[in-house]
Amino acid sequence: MRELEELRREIDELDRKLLEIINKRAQIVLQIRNWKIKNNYPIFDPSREKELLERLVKENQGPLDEKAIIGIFKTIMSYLRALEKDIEVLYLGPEGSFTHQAAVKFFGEGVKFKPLLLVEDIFKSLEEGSEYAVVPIENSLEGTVGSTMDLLAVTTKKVIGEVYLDVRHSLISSEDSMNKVKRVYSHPQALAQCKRWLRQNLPNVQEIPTSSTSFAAKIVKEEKESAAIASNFAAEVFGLNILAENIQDSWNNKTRFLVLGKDIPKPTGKDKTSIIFSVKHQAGALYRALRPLHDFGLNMTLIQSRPVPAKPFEYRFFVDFQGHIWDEKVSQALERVKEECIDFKILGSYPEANDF
Ligand SMILES: C=C(O[C@@H]1C=C(C(=O)O)C=C[C@H]1O)C(=O)O
Repeated sequence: MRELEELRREIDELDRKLLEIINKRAQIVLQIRNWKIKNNYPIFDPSREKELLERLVKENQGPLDEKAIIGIFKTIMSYLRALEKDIEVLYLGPEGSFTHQAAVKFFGEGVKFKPLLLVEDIFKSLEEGSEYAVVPIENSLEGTVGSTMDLLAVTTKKVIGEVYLDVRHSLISSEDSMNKVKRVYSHPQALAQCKRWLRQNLPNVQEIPTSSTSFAAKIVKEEKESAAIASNFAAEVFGLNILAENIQDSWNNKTRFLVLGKDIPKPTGKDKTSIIFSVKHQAGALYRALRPLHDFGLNMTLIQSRPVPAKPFEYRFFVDFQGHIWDEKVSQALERVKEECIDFKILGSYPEANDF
């Protein structure tokens, strides 16, 4: 007992020091804010935050692991950043959605989150002055999110970051047993991602599509004999029972989200650039537009075509590649790409997520 008391006294002393150090850090953050305002520099600097986390992970001696270091320092930065400025982040809701989780993963918990129910509303709000948003862009099993791509084509905002999230689905319900479940609600992609499990475990249920997994959770909160396919995070948010976990057919189920904002973050040395363009309906036109990426040794990570609205069977292309538009190689390559395109737009350059 004496020993416990002594150890706790040591912890109390260390906490006092930690508190002092965190507040000292906060004072420096406030000085940086003043400098930024004077020099018209963006308050939120994702490149700097990524570099800082990478350095701390490298310097860490344990016993805390990488995940813990990132979680702790992200939370510190997130709350201290809030001293600089109230940051509001829009996300595809409702509360408890995978996009909500992705937004928390990117910005930390110290910002104000605001759910909107349609990707269209998010882009509209960004044009009307909202500063930041998180939207889904592609899923490793289901492919790209068309509505996000179409709106990226016309937005004036920039892609400032990306987030990957492992998608783990659960069957959640206000019932306490799977035997009572007659209807399963979820987003069509989530229903598709759990097809095999549903066939084996609930072959006779009615599957009802919803606009999001968390909206499904909200429905089953009020409805008997039903369940939702959503995350454990959603179960927690809505106070539901988890009837089965990890019911997704594949463990390689990841969703990629894009973070939108106003200012292109500076290069970190490991960045990605997203562009969108259309080419003439001519033999080899797409090949000629992409060739400069090859010529300058730029590694393409995504290519996707989307129909051009109001122009049936004409397409534009979304391309992501590694590199930053401020890199000499990238700017030269893009000059050449542009020459081959009818329309060309840089969507953004941003730190590549290596799971931060
Ligand atoms: C303090 C700064 O502002 C923000 C907060 C950071 C931090 O807490 O370390 C880092 C980057 C910015 O998003 C800064 O730019 O250095």
